Amino acid sequence: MAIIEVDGLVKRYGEHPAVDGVSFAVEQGEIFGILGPNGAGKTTTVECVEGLRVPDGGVIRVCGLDPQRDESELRQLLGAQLQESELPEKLRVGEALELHSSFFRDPADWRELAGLLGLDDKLGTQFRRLSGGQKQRLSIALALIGRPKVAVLDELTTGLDPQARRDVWDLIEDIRARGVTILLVTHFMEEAERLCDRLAVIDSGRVAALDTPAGLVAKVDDRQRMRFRPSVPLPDAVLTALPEVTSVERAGSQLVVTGTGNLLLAVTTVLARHQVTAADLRIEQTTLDDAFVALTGRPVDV
Ligand SMILES: Nc1ncnc2c1ncn2[C@@H]1O[C@H](COP(=O)(O)OP(=O)(O)OP(=O)(O)O)[C@@H](O)[C@H]1O
Repeated sequence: MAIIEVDGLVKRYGEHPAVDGVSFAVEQGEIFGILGPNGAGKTTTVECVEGLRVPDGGVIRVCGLDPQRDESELRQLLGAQLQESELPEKLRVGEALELHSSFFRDPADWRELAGLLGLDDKLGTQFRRLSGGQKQRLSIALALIGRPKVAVLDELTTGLDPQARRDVWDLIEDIRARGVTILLVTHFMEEAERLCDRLAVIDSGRVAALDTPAGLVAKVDDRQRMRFRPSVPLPDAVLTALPEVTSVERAGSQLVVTGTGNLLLAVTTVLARHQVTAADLRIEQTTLDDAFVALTGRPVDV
């Protein structure tokens, strides 16, 4: 069952349509990603879902509620990350958690949540003294404090170092395992690939593609390339006879075999049959980055 439904969403700033007919549905328990270049309309879309912006057209339902009409009811079911600027510098971590838990009918135990997010030894620390990763974890804790059914996380790991970023990803997977549906806005391909069950690629206010990360890649190009040095010379025809192989090229002593389907199995089987071993074997596949460029015509901005 869809827990978030967005149908034909339009949002204009003046004459400019920032979101121009966006539709998608997020199933309960999914991590659904919104990926797109700067200014594509990602934040505007999720702010309409959160009820923070009034759409100019289209229909949104979150847990069956209209974010505008049923705003106070939705606030109990939807957790949103606060922006850094929304927290007073001198507020201590424990105070922030306690204060925010008072906004909800059935809040999580904020001390337990602080433990889950690795903030239990920071409860007395002022917000301004936290590292980037700790601030990010606090903003996730605040998004979860009301035991939401849906959490909206925007630019979750921007500005974090690679280790802190991976820690936050582990955390998001834990949160999903607890049954929370997650709508995630991201710039990072690795994050999208690692976390998201499905992704909507948004470009110029429209959905350019919507699929699983692997499905997006396959849509663009499912070719793979194998490079290796055969232990003994091998006639090209042995490989080109395979239905999986589309071309064989030579680069010095290396063979470069391009193909589709289960290319690796087909090629290694035929090599074994000819008692040929493959040294320095490398496999190259289309990545989500490649798919993004093909879909939007530009590389993702970092
Ligand atoms: N309050 C506003 N008033 C006028 N224009 C706005 C406003 N907010 C956003 N825009 C414009 O709407 C478009 C979409 O912005 P939005 O922030 O939704 O994009 P985004 O995909 O989230 O971008 P980014 O990744 O840079 O955050 C951009 O052209 C932006 O300049």
